[in-house]
Amino acid sequence: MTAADERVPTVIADNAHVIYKIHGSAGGQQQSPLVSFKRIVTRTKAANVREVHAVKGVSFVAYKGEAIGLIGSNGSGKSTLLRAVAGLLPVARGAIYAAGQPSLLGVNAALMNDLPGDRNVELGCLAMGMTPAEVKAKKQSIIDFSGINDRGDFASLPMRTYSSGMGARLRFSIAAAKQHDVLLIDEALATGDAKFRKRSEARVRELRAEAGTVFLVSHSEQSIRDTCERVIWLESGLIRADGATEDVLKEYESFVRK
Ligand SMILES: Nc1ncnc2c1ncn2[C@@H]1O[C@H](COP(=O)(O)OP(=O)(O)OP(=O)(O)O)[C@@H](O)[C@H]1O
Repeated sequence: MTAADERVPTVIADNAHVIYKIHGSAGGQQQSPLVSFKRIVTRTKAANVREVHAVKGVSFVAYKGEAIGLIGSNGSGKSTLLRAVAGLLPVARGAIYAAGQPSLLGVNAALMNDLPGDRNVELGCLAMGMTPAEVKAKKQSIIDFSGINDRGDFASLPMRTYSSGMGARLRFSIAAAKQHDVLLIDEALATGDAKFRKRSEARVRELRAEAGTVFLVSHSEQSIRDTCERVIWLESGLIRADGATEDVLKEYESFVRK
């Protein structure tokens, strides 16, 4: 048996399309209930629904142990694709299959602003399925990893008193405390300072070594180079290239320079 035969797929996207429906985008008046009812019964499309076709038929297979960078221009569909892999957005056509429950770690991940950092660590860990005993054992190392206490006892202060970088670091630290089958990271690494970035990149490498699959959306070519050996380049909702990091980055750079 060759090494290629042993590769275990963790995410399969098969011609996946994601379409956002924006209701009330015409800015017109509210429709009367009778008109809406007639529309539902006759199955006609509402006049004021607009669609944004953000991902237009994307196919790839991701394997255990891979770290895959997602790059592309603003609005090319990177975050949308991650959200679809996480199961947070439905695919309109095609399919996405994922092993286990992929966890999306974004700078917008929901933590409670009015609760202190340490309470958020507890709640975040419980939400990821840890037992109270595991949470207790891991809490301090998560706070230490995030570095939020480097300049005083911030862990006991509400998260609204944190800078955006501190919040992002805590979110990353909570999510990275667990071994994920598929970890999806949306720009989170770019928000921390250089020291934290190094630490989080090292953790991404560990997560890979523990045989998970990591997807990283980033505009920082350095982060992508340091963490990923494979890159998928999206442009206008389509895959322009999928391959070894250096090859795809080279192609992307010459596209950006044009
Ligand atoms: N909630 C939404 N409702 C409607 N359209 C959306 C929504 N979120 C994103 N879009 C649209 O989907 C397309 C892809 O957006 P997406 O955020 O996935 O791009 P991105 O590649 O992550 O961009 P960036 O690099 O700027 O973060 C864009 O045209 C955007 O306007």
